Amino acid sequence: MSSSEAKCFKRVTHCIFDNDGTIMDTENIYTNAIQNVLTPYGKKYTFELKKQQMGLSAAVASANMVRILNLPITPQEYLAKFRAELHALITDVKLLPGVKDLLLHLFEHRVPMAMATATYRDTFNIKALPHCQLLPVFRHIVCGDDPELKACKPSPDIFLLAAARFKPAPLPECCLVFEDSAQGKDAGVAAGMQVVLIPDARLPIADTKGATLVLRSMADFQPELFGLPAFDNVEKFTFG
Ligand SMILES: O=c1[nH]cc([C@@H]2O[C@H](COP(=O)(O)O)[C@@H](O)[C@H]2O)c(=O)[nH]1
Ligand SMILES: [Mg+2]
Repeated sequence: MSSSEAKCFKRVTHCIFDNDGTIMDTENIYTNAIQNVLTPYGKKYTFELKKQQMGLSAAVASANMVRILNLPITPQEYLAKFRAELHALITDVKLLPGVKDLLLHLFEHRVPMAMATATYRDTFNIKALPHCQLLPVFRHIVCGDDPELKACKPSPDIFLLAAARFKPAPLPECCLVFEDSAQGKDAGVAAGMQVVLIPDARLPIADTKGATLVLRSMADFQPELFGLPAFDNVEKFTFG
């Protein structure tokens, strides 16, 4: 993991968060749902394959899976099986460590925040149900099937769209992206934004290239590094 020392970060005013694997602890659930689809075909969902799929839209990921694993079904059939498995497993998803504290802290300090997730809106709504009280911290949530969205991650579109929907809209360089996937990190960098990457521990270091900062956990994020308000306990510690 790279450290924050000796790196020069630019001040930001807005934050844009990925959801799966960044805010919500859903990536293991995706692995289980996909493995459930693959088991009848005798296939294994390896991390090598998963790391290429994370952050892609369900339609693109489905087409990839059928092609790469040579499955005897159409991408549409795969997508339907995947959605059925997934929707049964995401009724009680948890937040990742440090997420709630950071979101409430930034919200309290009026930092404009948005979410940009590749997930389709109907799937997101199932995950969102147990978190209805927290989600209004986001000014808006852009999903992967948004009618204004042209291309999924690693294209920069979803982050540029999320930035454009703030009123007033900030420049991309004033936005800080939080991501867990290599595809999402590439999308944020292509959008001209700084990217805090909090990857799966199995992601090879080479795949983190381009990230502004790589962390093990959201709980390790220090907002003041990017000109955002520090946590109160850090202020007390620093200034007595
Ligand atoms: O193991 C996987 N994880 C995640 C995805 C895809 O990544 C999306 C989540 O992306 P993001 O974290 O950018 O919201 C999921 O909706 C799904 O389309 C996948 O295909 N396989
Ligand atoms: Mg993600």
